[in-house]
Amino acid sequence: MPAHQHRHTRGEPGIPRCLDCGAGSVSNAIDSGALVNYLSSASGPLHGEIRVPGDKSVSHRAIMLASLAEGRSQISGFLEGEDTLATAAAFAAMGVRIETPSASERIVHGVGLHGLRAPSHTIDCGNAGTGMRLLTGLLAGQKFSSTLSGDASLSKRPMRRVIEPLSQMGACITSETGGLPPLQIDGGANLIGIDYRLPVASAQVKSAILLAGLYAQGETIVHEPHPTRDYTERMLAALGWPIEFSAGYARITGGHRLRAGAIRVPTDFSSAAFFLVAATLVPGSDLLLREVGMNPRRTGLLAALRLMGADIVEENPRELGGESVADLRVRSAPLHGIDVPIALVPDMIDEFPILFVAAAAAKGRSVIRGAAELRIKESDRIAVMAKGLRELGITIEETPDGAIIEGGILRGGAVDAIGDHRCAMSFAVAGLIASDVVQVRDCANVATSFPGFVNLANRCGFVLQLESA
Ligand SMILES: O=C(O)C1=C[C@@H](OP(=O)(O)O)[C@@H](O)[C@H](O)C1
Ligand SMILES: C=C(OP(=O)(O)O)C(=O)O
Repeated sequence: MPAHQHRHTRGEPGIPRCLDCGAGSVSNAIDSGALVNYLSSASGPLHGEIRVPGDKSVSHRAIMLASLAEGRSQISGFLEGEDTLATAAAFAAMGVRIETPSASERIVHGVGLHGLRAPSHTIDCGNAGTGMRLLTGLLAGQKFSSTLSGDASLSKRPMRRVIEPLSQMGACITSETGGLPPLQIDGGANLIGIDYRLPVASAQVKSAILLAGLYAQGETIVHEPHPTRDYTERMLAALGWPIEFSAGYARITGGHRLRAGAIRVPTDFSSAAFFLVAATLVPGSDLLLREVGMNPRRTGLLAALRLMGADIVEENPRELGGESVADLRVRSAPLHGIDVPIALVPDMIDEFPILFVAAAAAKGRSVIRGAAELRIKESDRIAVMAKGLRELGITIEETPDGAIIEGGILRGGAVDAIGDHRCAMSFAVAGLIASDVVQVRDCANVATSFPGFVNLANRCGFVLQLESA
């Protein structure tokens, strides 16, 4: 099927989706089956100027904190992806009025810290680990009880990492065996602050604790083994909540108020990542990515690609709504393998699937270590990428916390993204430099983080088509 025709499907959470124009524009969507494949073929040089959609992490937090603020907040640059739409639907179900003046804007009529109402049904977080873990913290502080569920992938993801610290704060949360969703969160707990050392670097766990801390008596302190993205801390500060934070540390006290305000969401570095690698790998490419979010806790891939020999220039660096952004100019360049520095891992945790593709196309060996968290994302990303790239002729050894990848020539073939959005887009990039067409199976979940990916990719020269499964 040609990529310019719009393809509608229905995914796991039952939210209609459109792979081409974004999930918000699909109220009349037809359910044509959950499985969608990509066909990706060798392309000529990639050219042009593009702007990727809004940041997923910031969009989740913007809806949550604007809902708890007092008064009307205006969110611009909002990501209209399925993950963040599920979060918006959760707050609507708890009585928050959210208007949609345009696809990338939301007006949130905040109800104040204690103004949420009990939802009449289970809250469906869809595919979103961020949505579920942050909501667990926030709901632990409510007077009412609630239940959170997710799709098949989210139902396998570990929630003990949030249940444990929240229980120490006094929350009462019941899970399925093994700490898996659905989660039942009892209302009416009197939370007390804790001083918690995270066993793994996780912005989601840190944020869940801080959101519970808004409702807790006394002070809540989080220490991280490695600094992670600090959007929750920055947004709390911007909306007037007293907070002290630095790399790897955050401290708040409960019982203050959030002021409504304007929240500008930067574009998502994680979405830009696919284009950074694609333009690096396809000879003759020269692509400009406008206004990319450059929070240093997100740009580890840029450092890794530069170590591999990539030619990526930051133009016009500036501040926008309290976040650093820059235009990124990428010209193709030959890559060589590297040992990815472990210190970069948390700053590029979502970029490993596309880094696997860069390493597969590089000269020589790349080694990834210290990234065991990849095994518990939307899929086991080490296993999925290793299997797929082997299918395309690359030699990869999996290790418990990473992989050893021998760069080589990619051939065509069929690979399975098993519903993981980042693996799907990464394999689509692999197809651009493969000797024959690459069929990528099970790509519908790209709409969770990057609605419009296929159209944008085709606009700058990808040869990428949708195929119904
Ligand atoms: O806080 C966030 O918005 C996120 C944190 C990361 O997860 P972990 O906290 O599990 O590392 C990341 O993988 C996810 O895509 C978004
Ligand atoms: C891991 C991811 O997100 P989440 O944990 O929110 O599902 C991701 O987007 O790569």
